[in-house]
Order: sequence, then C-alpha cells, then structure tokens
Amino acid sequence: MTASRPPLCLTQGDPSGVGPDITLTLYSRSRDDGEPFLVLADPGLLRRRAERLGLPVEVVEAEPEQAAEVFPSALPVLALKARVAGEPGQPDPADAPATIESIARAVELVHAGRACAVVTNPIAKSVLYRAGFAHPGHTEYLGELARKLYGRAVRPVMLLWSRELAVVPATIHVPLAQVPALLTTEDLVEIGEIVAEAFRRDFGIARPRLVFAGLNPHAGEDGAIGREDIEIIAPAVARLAARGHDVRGPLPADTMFHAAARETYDVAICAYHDQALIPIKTLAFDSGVNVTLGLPFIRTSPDHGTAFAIAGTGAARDTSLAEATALAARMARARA
Ligand SMILES: NC(=O)C1=CN([C@@H]2O[C@H](COP(=O)(O)OP(=O)(O)OC[C@H]3O[C@@H](n4cnc5c(N)ncnc54)[C@H](O)[C@@H]3O)[C@@H](O)[C@H]2O)C=CC1
Ligand SMILES: NCC(=O)COP(=O)(O)O
Repeated sequence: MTASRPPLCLTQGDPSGVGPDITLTLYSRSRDDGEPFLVLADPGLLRRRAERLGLPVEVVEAEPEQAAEVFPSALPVLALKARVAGEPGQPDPADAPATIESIARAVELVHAGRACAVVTNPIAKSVLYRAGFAHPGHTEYLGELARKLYGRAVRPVMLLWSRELAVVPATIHVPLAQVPALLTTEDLVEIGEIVAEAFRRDFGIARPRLVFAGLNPHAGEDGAIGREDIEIIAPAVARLAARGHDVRGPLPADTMFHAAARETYDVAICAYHDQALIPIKTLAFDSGVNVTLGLPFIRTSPDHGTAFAIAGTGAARDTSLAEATALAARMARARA
C-alpha cells in the first residue's frame, strides 16, 4: 500500500447478499498488511453482519482521508444517507436506494480524487429493476455516471480477468435474441481498441494478443451456418490488424478455450455474455475479477453475484473480492 494514495472504495452491494460477508472476511484477514479500503455502506448493516458471522470487526465511521490510518484497527465506513434492512437472503426493493446511492457516491469519490478506485460488491439486477433502476447492470450505470460527472463520451467495456483467461463480452446484459443485430463492425473495432489500450496501460503488455470469437457454430463454417462471422466480425479483425494490432479471428468458440489455445492470446473478445463468462467462471470462479474498461476511473468487482442462499452463513469465500481489490490497486499503481 502507498500512504499517499487515496484508498480503494468498496460499495455496499445488495445488503441481503454476500457483499457484507466477503467485505468483513477480507477486512479481517488483510487489516494488518492489505491494501486499505473504505466501504460506502450503512454501518449498522456491517455491524449486524459481523456479529452474525462471529467476526470480531469494529466498524468505524470515517472519511476517505482517514481510511489508511483507521484500517489496521477498524473497518472504515463512510455512512450512506439511507439505512437498510439487509436481512440475509431476503432481498428487499426498499433497500435499493441505498444500493444505488453507494455506487453513485463511490464514483463521486474517485472523481474528486478521494478514492483511487471503485470496487463494487454484487447487486441483484432484478431487485433493482423492481425498484425502478433503469440500467442493465453496474457496467452501464457506471458509464452513465461517468458521462455525467466527467462530461465526455464514455464506452464502458466489460472485461472478466483471471490468471487463466481474460474475456470480453461484446454485448452484455441483453436478450440473446438481440445479439446478432447488436453486433456491428464499428462497435467491435471500438471495443478492440479499448481492450488493447487497457492491456497496454493496466496490464503492462506492450502488444496484447487479441482474438475474436465467432458468433455461429464453427465461426459460421464459411457462411453456411450464418453470415455474421464473415460480414461483421472478420471485417473488424481486418480493420484492427490494419491499425497494427496483433489480432485473429473469428475463431470457432468451442475450440478456443482449451489450455493450449489459451496460451496463444491475452484476451478473447466474445460475441455475447455467456460465450465469454462460461469459460472463465468454469476455470476461475473463485478468483475471477470483473473490470470495466473504457471508464475515466478504475472499477473492479468480484465475478460472482449476490449468492443470497449463503448470505449470513459464513460460507461465502472472499477470494474473488480479494483479487478484485488487488487488481484495482495494481491498476492504480500502473496509472500513477
Ligand atoms: N457484479 C455483480 O453485481 C453481479 C451480480 N450478479 C447478480 O447476482 C444474482 C445471483 O446470481 P447467480 O446467477 O445466482 O450467481 P451467484 O454468483 O450469486 O451464485 C452462483 C453460485 O455460486 C455460489 N457463490 C457465489 N458467490 C460465492 C462466494 N463468494 N463464495 C461461495 N460461493 C459463492 C452461490 O452460492 C451459487 O451456488 C443475480 O441477480 C445477478 O444479477 C451476478 C453476477 C455479478
Ligand atoms: N455477469 C456479470 C454481471 O452480471 C456483472 O455485471 P455488472 O453489474 O458488473 O455490470
């Protein structure tokens, strides 16, 4: 950790999910030598959950500037305006305003230079939708917040990163039936540029090796099983190659994720959510990190969701959150 760098800012996530559990667990085991963080949450929620889990964690209200000093002895929490019920496993749309407030204020803190990165805890999209939340997920909401606060166009791109595999879904939280119409050559080129720049800047890879997955079985089998691979994805690959990128594709998605194939690239850009997330969650569920590229600030998150069934039981592993905080700190160092 660097004393002069502002702290990481963790959001509350859905208060009925495992976010409080993994935050408290990570704090318990990293307070002595870990990267200091501040949590934007209802302090009462964290106190109740710590007691339930039997974790001897003192929760102290603090400003971001006090976080590094407080961290070794107590969990620093910047209190939300809203209080939450946060009953483990019983999500309540009435708690949604606090969940949303936490995300929005975390972005305000990084914008003001009071936090070095946003690390989000999991939200349940359907619970927020029921409360009127108009964004598909964090990724899109963070893009909207960034546009407003920073006053410029932002194209948020979802990256799921692990030591085993890194993947980017070109389309994210959309119905599968809409995917072919949403894939455009221009958008894929823009995503490829954003991904290549991020791997250079944040991951220290001078010339990242990009591959694109095909949309159709066998990448369309020369057009016999769908033409999107030829008409949309291949031209994007050609355009990126012409700009000097190390890029291949479209590759048949069924044969590009085995061990030897993964050695040949740094990041796979996939056509849709599950094409990208199934391989990484199979290989690295406990250590995968969700990163939003293309934002004017750093955002990471554990790759898993709210896991309501195990919230408050002590069964939630904090390993993915630990990787998310470590990666956010690494990115902050790379950008310093
Ligand atoms: N970044 C985010 O905010 C994300 C949010 N979600 C949301 O989470 C909700 C639930 O989604 P699911 O598909 O059920 O996925 P999930 O990741 O919450 O759970 C899938 C399985 O993994 C287990 N699991 C998850 N995290 C774990 C942990 N830390 N330790 C041990 N076991 C763990 C769960 O108990 C369950 O068996 C959805 O509403 C979805 O929108 C899902 C993914 C990411
Ligand atoms: N499956 C990934 C996921 O749902 C996370 O999305 P986001 O909330 O980070 O946009």
